[in-house]
Amino acid sequence: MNKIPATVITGFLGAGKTTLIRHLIENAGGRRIALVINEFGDVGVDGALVKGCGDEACPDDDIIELANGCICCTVADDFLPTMQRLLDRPVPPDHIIIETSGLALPKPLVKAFQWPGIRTRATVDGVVALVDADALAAGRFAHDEAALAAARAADPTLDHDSPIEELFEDQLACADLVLLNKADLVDAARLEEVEDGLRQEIRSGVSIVRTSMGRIDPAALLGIDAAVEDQIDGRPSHHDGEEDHDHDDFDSFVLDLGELDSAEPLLAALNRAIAEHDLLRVKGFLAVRGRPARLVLQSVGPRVQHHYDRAWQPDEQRASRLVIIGQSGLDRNAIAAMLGAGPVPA
Ligand SMILES: Nc1nc2c(ncn2[C@@H]2O[C@H](COP(=O)(O)OP(=O)(O)OP(=O)(O)O)[C@@H](O)[C@H]2O)c(=O)[nH]1
Repeated sequence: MNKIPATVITGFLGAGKTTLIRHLIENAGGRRIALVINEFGDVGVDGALVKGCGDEACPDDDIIELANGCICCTVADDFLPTMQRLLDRPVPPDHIIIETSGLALPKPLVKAFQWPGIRTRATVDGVVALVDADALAAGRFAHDEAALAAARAADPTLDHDSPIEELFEDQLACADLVLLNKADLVDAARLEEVEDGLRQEIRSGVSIVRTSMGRIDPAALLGIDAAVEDQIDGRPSHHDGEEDHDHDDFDSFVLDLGELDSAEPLLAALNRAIAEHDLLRVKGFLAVRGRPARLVLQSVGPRVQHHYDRAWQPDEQRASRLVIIGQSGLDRNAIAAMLGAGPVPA
């Protein structure tokens, strides 16, 4: 029996995974693709944005959202049953694309394909890692040398990278293909330097392709045919040998903001909150009084983007909800107060 190929899309928060997947679906060329989307909070931003493309190559039934934060930690409870159901369908998909959350480790997910009920029916065609060229050029994944030196002076046994750096390295070390995305935001000389740095992190033979808005021919990405589950033990991870890992280094919560009189004050406050609290990622939808369309709001590091995407549907509640993600220790109530929301339950 032919195994159904699955492509794992990994990459740090906001690298452009959802944007890439939309592009893949819109250019699927008749291939029936099922999507498994894993993200933070129950706001369902990624799923809603992909569904928004309304492409017949990917009916809404084929988009499955796992909103538990990190697919790598709940493989047995969430991911395996989801895969079983997909594979058991009377007409299974031609290809499965799995978007992991930006904080997920790809290796435990690939290992799930070694499970008996899965390995005979599906295979990991390839792991694609997206890298945010803009963030990399700004040094957001490099460790802060001064802070690390100070910490080591206080504790000479300290020998680990920052949580962001470790995650970044794990995602790259697992990749069969690396997309250096957001190439449009970085000049050619800097892009060259960024690419040279990336080569130190990836396995030999892995290509780096520069992309903007995830625009790449699906043929270059689907059909790598790497059977990654058979060789995953050879791909190093900072978490090798650990029974379990956790994501205590990061924190996320959802803010409910109701309907807004105007978006501008919130946008201004958000810029301040990102800078003061070093927020990694904010995304969600806003309902603005008098506006029939919903406002999509996204920030990746300091870069905030927003646009009205489509009208609120009659069966949808007009409400503003944002997922906020940062490193652990976020002062949730201070952030909520800045953005005009009430206290956030712990
Ligand atoms: N300028 C530019 N913006 C991009 C590019 N790719 C994505 N973006 C923007 O970056 C933001 C994040 O993109 P997403 O596709 O949601 O990123 P993601 O990796 O799915 O994010 P998470 O699932 O939250 O980790 C959005 O505002 C996109 O419009 C690109 O190549 N160039």
